Amino acid sequence: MNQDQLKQLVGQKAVEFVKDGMYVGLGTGSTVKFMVDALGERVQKEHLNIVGVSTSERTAAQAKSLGIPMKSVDDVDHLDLTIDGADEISADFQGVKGGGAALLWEKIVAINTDKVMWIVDESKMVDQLGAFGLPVEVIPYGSKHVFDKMAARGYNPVFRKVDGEFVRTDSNNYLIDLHINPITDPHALAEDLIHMVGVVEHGLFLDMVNTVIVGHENGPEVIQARP
Ligand SMILES: O=C(CO)[C@H](O)[C@H](O)COP(=O)(O)O
Repeated sequence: MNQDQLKQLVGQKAVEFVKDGMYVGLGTGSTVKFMVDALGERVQKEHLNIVGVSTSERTAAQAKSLGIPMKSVDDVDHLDLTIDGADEISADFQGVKGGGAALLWEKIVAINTDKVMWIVDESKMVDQLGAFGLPVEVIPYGSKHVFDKMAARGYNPVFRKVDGEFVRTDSNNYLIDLHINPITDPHALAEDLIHMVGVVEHGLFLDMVNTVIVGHENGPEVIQARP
């Protein structure tokens, strides 16, 4: 099985956990895209009655095109389940997210959700976080100074650009990817980053995930990370 097939496998497995009446957070990324396809199929074929809350404009457009009823996070009291991808998951189930530039909305949706599920192919499971650059969303104004402060701390920052242009998030911010490998104390790093003026949010998703579905050659593995 190639990586895309593993992503599809976990996407299809994840939607088995979606029940009638749920408010469901829909993550962002190539793995989630497969999941949203599978969810759309359940909505159409089984008339599954759910409301989706998206973590990006991209996912919202896909979900709407498949007939999944959608609401904004501000129009719901809470969410029952959020299904999202991840860039890295450590052995103690801490995560790095934001490779797809959606970390801010993803974290807002996740913290307002009863149960958070991450779906990944097995390449994302690591002993320690850090090989994947840690995305940090920053306000454009003053971002050069934030960048310099990160560099001075030895975080090896790189502005995310495509064709020489700054990547903009759905909130119109910039992203700085940090190259710290390994991240030995994610909680201390998270604490430092969130107190830097100009940082909106970082891609460390700590003590947050309840269930992880990992795609292996021989099938999906459902891991209970936290109750
Ligand atoms: O955090 C994310 C987007 O901001 C994605 O969930 C993460 O990048 C994984 O993406 P993919 O499923 O394409 O590997």
